[in-house]
Amino acid sequence: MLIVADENIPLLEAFFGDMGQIRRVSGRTMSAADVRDADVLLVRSVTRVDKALLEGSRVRFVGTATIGTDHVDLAWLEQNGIRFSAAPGCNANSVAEYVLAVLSLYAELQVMDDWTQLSVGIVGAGNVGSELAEKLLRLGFTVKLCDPPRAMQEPDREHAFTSLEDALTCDVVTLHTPLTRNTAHPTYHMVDTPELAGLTPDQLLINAGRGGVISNSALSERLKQPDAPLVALDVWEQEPQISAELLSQVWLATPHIAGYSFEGKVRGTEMVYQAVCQFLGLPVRKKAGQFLPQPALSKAVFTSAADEQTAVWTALRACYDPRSDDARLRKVMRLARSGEEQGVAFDRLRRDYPVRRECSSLKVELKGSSRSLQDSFRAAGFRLHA
Ligand SMILES: NC(=O)c1ccc[n+]([C@@H]2O[C@H](COP(=O)([O-])OP(=O)(O)OC[C@H]3O[C@@H](n4cnc5c(N)ncnc54)[C@H](O)[C@@H]3O)[C@@H](O)[C@H]2O)c1
Ligand SMILES: O=C(O)[C@H](O)[C@H](O)COP(=O)(O)O
Repeated sequence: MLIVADENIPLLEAFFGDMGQIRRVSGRTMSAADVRDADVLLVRSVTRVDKALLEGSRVRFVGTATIGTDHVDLAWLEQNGIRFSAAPGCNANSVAEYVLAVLSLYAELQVMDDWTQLSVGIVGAGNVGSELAEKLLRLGFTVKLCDPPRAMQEPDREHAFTSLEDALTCDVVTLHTPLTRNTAHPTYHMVDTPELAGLTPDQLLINAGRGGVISNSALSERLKQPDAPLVALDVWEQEPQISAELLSQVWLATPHIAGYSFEGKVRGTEMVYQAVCQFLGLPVRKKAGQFLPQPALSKAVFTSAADEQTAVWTALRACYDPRSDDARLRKVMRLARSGEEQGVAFDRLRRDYPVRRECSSLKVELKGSSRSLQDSFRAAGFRLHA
């Protein structure tokens, strides 16, 4: 059996090495010739999987080690009897941790004594949005959820959801929807000139869903105005060739890595492995946990002198500080000499991404601390030392 796989899928050999031959190819440039003789195709989000790639090939199973599926023509696969599987929720916790870290930086910038005073509008309350909402509510934030498809599917819980218009009035608005065009509630350019016009300089807009959910040209125009909101973008239109102008305008810029915790990536591979096993009728013998290395930082100790908010922020940023990704992205974009080189640099940052561990990898010891501090650490996802 031949498995053709994106070379950026971690632990390919460990999970699939005993199933057949593996051919690793660049996901961005994968072509019909690369996959023609494959039985199984494993991709990430940068490969367009459609008729042009697969027609006439031997591929019978396609797996994507990602949450998003907008790069896959699901209808064409179904019409052609090709089994498909994604990795729903695999990196949801990673994205939620990215948002928490961004919120901590934003609250620090606003010189807030209590970051939980921020209201947060979460647009898209699926795996990512729900994970984030749970953490925020446990930490004591005010949260509003906007998810019209869920509001329709769950009429008895309709009051649990708010409109986009209302979500956009929160101090922080964070987008976690898929990119869709032909649905009852399409998200393509869901945030466009009118939505951006209503935002104020006291608000923060985060996009960690897909770039096209915000009109990037409208955003760039809005950011030229003196009363513009602050913006944190992890996802961009036209990745990897993102707008250099928009990059220079946003407060925090990262190269689509919100979901790039090591745990999130390995869970993605594990979920696709499980689906391939089921497709081939093989037993599931391997687990992601087997392959997680020791974290570089395994324990943090806070004494009773620790201020609650500073302690949680310190631990959060010890695991992940988005400012490093922001600095790296701005540097490579500055050094590149053309749009093409910038695209290559954007992809290279993602390919060579450092190992980033989730908060659960850090054991926190709190000496003489209050119950409320313990609760905050648990809410953020840390393990507490007994
Ligand atoms: N930046 C990253 O690294 C990263 C990582 C993971 C996922 N993502 C993106 O985030 C998206 C969401 O991930 P998820 O795991 O929560 O997916 P999910 O499918 O579990 O949830 C998506 C939610 O969005 C809702 N939704 C759909 N249309 C909407 C609309 N018009 N308005 C508001 N809500 C709407 C759906 O009803 C659903 O509840 C993915 O599709 C992917 O594109 C990005
Ligand atoms: O959809 C997802 O799971 C995320 O956007 C994921 O982090 C994308 O990563 P990529 O496949 O582009 O490496």
